[in-house]
Amino acid sequence: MTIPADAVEKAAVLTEALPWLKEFHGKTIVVKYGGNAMVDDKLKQAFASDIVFLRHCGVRVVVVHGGGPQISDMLSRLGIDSEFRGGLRVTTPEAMDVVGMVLVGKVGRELVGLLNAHGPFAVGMSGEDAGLFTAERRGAMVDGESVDIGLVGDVVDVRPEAVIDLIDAGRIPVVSTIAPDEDGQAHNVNADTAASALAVALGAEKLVVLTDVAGLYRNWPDSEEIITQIDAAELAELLPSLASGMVPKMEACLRAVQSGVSRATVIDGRVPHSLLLEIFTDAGNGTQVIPS
Ligand SMILES: Nc1ncnc2c1ncn2[C@@H]1O[C@H](COP(=O)(O)OP(=O)(O)O)[C@@H](O)[C@H]1O
Ligand SMILES: CC(=O)N[C@@H](CCC(=O)OP(=O)(O)O)C(=O)O
Repeated sequence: MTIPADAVEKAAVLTEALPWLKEFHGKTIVVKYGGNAMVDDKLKQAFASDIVFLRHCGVRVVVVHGGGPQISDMLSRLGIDSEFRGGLRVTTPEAMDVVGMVLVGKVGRELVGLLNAHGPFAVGMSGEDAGLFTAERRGAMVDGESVDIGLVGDVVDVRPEAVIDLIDAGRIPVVSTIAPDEDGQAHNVNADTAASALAVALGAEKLVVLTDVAGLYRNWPDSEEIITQIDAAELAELLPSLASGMVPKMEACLRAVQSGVSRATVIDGRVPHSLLLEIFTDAGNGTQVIPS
């Protein structure tokens, strides 16, 4: 019998995964899929197959998705102005309607469809379903001052029971980040912020954030140096110097590791199967945030 030349290599890849399979089997991993990483259909399909792979490995996996570029695109098609302040979208009541339609009705549905091409796993839900999230209106920090940005919320309460029920039933919850305040008014919640709050409430082992850069750059945009690992204290110090989209992302990672999640990792979602590489290989990639 002839053994294909690359068989040994393939076996090595599989055995490298064994310690990670042992570590994560039965554990909860929250994966945040950023709108900027949803570049093309092939990449989205690779993401969906990675998530289903994790589910078949016995990982209790939850997807929280973004959709910032998709919302911006729809707002501009409808002729509605939109701007970001401190990394968060200024959200008028008119824009809020569009945010809900795009996140829940478009991006969320598409991901559910891609996952369910593999079997009846994914169930879409938003922060409004079964009391999942309660939001409180927040401002944005601009030059050290808090400014009003409309219907934008922070997650102040999480009721994860419905998500847990779904995972226990073998499903994959796919969460869109619209959240009502105490009066039922829907708020736009940054998806990194929501993913972090959910990871904490679920007692997740790990939060993985897929974005469109290779990780956290030390002197963005002037250097190529990626921070491979940073602890909470160092990150808290660095946070005020960060720009645009990285602010809510790094705030979210910091909050997660300060509240019981063992690791929060930002990885490059433009690389096919970066999620599998992150979870099941020794190399790791991107930027890992650990508790102090
Ligand atoms: N220090 C930094 N390192 C890496 N990216 C940064 C940094 N500061 C700002 N950014 C910007 O943050 C963006 C990622 O955030 P965002 O656009 O909100 O992505 P996503 O849709 O994945 O949430 C990057 O594309 C980059 O332009
Ligand atoms: C308040 C706020 O900024 N909300 C975001 C929600 C979507 C999001 O976070 O999407 P990404 O993960 O793709 O950036 C927005 O309106 O764009």
